[in-house]
Amino acid sequence: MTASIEIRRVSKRFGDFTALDDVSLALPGGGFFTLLGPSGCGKTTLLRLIAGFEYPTEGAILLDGADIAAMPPNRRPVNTVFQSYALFPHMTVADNIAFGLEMLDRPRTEVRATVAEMLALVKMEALARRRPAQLSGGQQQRVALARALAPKPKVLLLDEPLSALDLKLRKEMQSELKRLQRETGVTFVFVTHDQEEALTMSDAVAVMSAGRVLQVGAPRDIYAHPADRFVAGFIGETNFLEGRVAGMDGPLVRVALDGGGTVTAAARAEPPATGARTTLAVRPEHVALTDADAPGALTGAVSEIVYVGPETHAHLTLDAGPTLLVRLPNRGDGAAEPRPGDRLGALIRPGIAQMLKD
Ligand SMILES: Nc1ncnc2c1ncn2[C@@H]1O[C@H](COP(=O)(O)OP(=O)(O)OP(=O)(O)O)[C@@H](O)[C@H]1O
Repeated sequence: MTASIEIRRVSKRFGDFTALDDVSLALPGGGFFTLLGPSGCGKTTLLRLIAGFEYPTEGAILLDGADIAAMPPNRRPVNTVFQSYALFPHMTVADNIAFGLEMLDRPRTEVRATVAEMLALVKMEALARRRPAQLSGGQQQRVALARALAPKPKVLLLDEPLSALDLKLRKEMQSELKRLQRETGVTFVFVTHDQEEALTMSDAVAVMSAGRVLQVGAPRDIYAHPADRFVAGFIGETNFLEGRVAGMDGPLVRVALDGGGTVTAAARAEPPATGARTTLAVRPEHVALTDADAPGALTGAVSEIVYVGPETHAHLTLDAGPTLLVRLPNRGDGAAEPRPGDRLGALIRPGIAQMLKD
């Protein structure tokens, strides 16, 4: 049971305030789709529109191609899991899972069979007679998921469901959620402001800011080819370099950096005009440190070294002005770490730097 969702030019205003501004999104059925963005960007509002708790000011929402504007929330094949699990404290785990089915007047034998199926799905059979207060946070989350999946919705909306859990449990529940999505085939729409969570869990991510969708794509695309400065800075860490287009090098663009040095970058859709100002984004793990006199290297002095376990972060202040963050993996091979004050070169492989939208 699955459904595709299309958000077609949806805006939502609360009085003068625009919470969603002309948002369009196509979510294919049966995937794990994530809305990612900082607090207040409109993620929850978009979920509430899909659920039917709010109505769009403009635009349409289609489920499997049909407009659902007139469909009340309880008739939509959509269910929601909230951050606060909202379990009924006086009911057992099994009764919590059965509740929604009983409200739908499903026959008792079907309710019993579905509760058993859901308990097995979330691996909570042994705890079926417990009450929520006798469960850990992760177990309560499993019950909330089982309860939401029990009526067999086509779409499950998840509003920051893991944010109350500690880091280790959160990691466990991330893979658990992935498994539940795969096994049920239900379309998951997951909301988070945690970029790492979005990258590790999703088939596709929509990055939002201030009521708009800035970029939609597979995690790899968004990380490797961020469209603009906001996306590049919000997802992972990024170095920004400013300069002017100096010319083309096949499909690549030679950019003369402000203050000196050249980087050959991947172009955006159209070849840019020579002399145009541009910003480049370079991931810290894509910069290699080398000797200061290596051909083509940007030269500078190490200003800071931070050891973080699996890697060391070197800050190289370029003679041209900006400071580059460089990630050096710690392979345990005894390689010497740079030290503050060392003069070194930074190599940025042609095509690895991304030109950003203005
Ligand atoms: N009923 C409402 N009336 C007025 N403003 C609202 C209403 N609901 C949401 N907003 C505003 O719309 C904006 C988007 O809110 P929304 O809850 O969708 O953000 P969010 O991205 O989910 O943020 P968070 O991660 O903090 O939950 C916020 O500025 C919020 O204050």
